[in-house]
Amino acid sequence: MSELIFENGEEEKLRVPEAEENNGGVDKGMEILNNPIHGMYIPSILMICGSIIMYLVTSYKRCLVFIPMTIFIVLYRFFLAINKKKVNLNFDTWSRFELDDKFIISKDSCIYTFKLGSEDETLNCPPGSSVAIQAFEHEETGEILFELPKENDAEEKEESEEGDNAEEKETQAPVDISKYKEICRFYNPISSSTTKGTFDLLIKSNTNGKFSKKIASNSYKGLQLSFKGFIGTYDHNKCILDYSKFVMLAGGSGLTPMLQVISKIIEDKTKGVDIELIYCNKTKKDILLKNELDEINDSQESINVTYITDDDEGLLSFVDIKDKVEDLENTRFLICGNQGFRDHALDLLSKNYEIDTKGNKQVFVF
Ligand SMILES: Cc1cc2nc3c(=O)[nH]c(=O)nc-3n(C[C@H](O)[C@H](O)[C@H](O)COP(=O)(O)OP(=O)(O)OC[C@H]3O[C@@H](n4cnc5c(N)ncnc54)[C@H](O)[C@@H]3O)c2cc1C
Repeated sequence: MSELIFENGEEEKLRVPEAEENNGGVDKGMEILNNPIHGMYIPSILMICGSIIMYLVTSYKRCLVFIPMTIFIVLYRFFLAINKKKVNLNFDTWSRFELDDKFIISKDSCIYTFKLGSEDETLNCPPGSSVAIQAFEHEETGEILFELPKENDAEEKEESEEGDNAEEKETQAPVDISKYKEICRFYNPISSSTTKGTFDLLIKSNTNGKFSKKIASNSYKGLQLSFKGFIGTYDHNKCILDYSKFVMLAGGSGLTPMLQVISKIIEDKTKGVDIELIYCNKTKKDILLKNELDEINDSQESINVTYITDDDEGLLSFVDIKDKVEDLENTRFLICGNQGFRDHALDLLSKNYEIDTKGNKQVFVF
């Protein structure tokens, strides 16, 4: 059972405090140079003006050589910027991104904002796809680490501690990294795929959950996590061609892939697709991003949001679904939630409609 994880269950903006010691290895002085104004425009103008002034003062033509050099450097940085726009997230290597902010949205859920490599980059996660995050679990104690200490780090630490810190050294056992096994968890980014410089993950935490509990209780600005992606087989472009209506059945944090699809449809101003989102939760307080969903419901003619809560309406029933389906053949069902919710939703569809609930065709389970 989920318990209270964040003390303040109200929606609030939480500025995570700066980590005191660990800044995630990012040199803040260098970071400012990623901004084109500081890293390119200002230095270029200074170089060109300086060259001209030096030439005027000294009449020494060689001073002007800095002008073509500067133009070359500017063009080179433009080339790099164009090629860096999309983050090259792939499934072979881990990419490190640092936590920039977190925003508590309910008693157990938070939106975590991660910084991309530069302010120009975009994550470009396809709708319905997720990213994998790496962590390590100690096989005996169950301790979760987001990063294993490097063996060199341990040796260096030992050397630097010799002499003046002998007492502390005695109490610090070296970390045995062979006892940790890798674990991965998947999350669907909810920020627009074209958001520049950052991306958001909505993570629902559970007191029994290994990763989600650790991140809820142990996250600070500058925390670096390792990501791979993208994961998912949902083909949005095909889906909007083949079906004119999406009935989305989402439970709890299963809202996230639905938000991705809805955002894509709104962003692209997709015509000819109606969406019925049926969002199920235990209680009204558990409904995530209700204000945002209400706004979508009110502002988008083709998108309708219905809330179902166990304590008011009871579990999702076939009547709730049937009400939203006028033309079954042209309706695609998208389902996301925990195992119990998925099984319940699939059961309702397979028992009441003669449709294929296993072939990922008319019914898609994220
Ligand atoms: C493709 C994909 C996309 C996903 N996208 C998201 C997302 O965008 N946001 C998100 O929050 N999660 C998402 N999940 C779930 C997520 O990957 C983790 O499984 C979840 O955070 C629990 O991980 P954990 O290590 O904390 O729990 P585990 O240690 O793996 O679980 C321990 C126990 O706690 C229970 N538990 C853990 N978390 C919950 C919970 N939230 N509700 C009820 N019981 C729970 C489990 O059933 C289990 O019994 C996604 C999963 C998949 C496969």
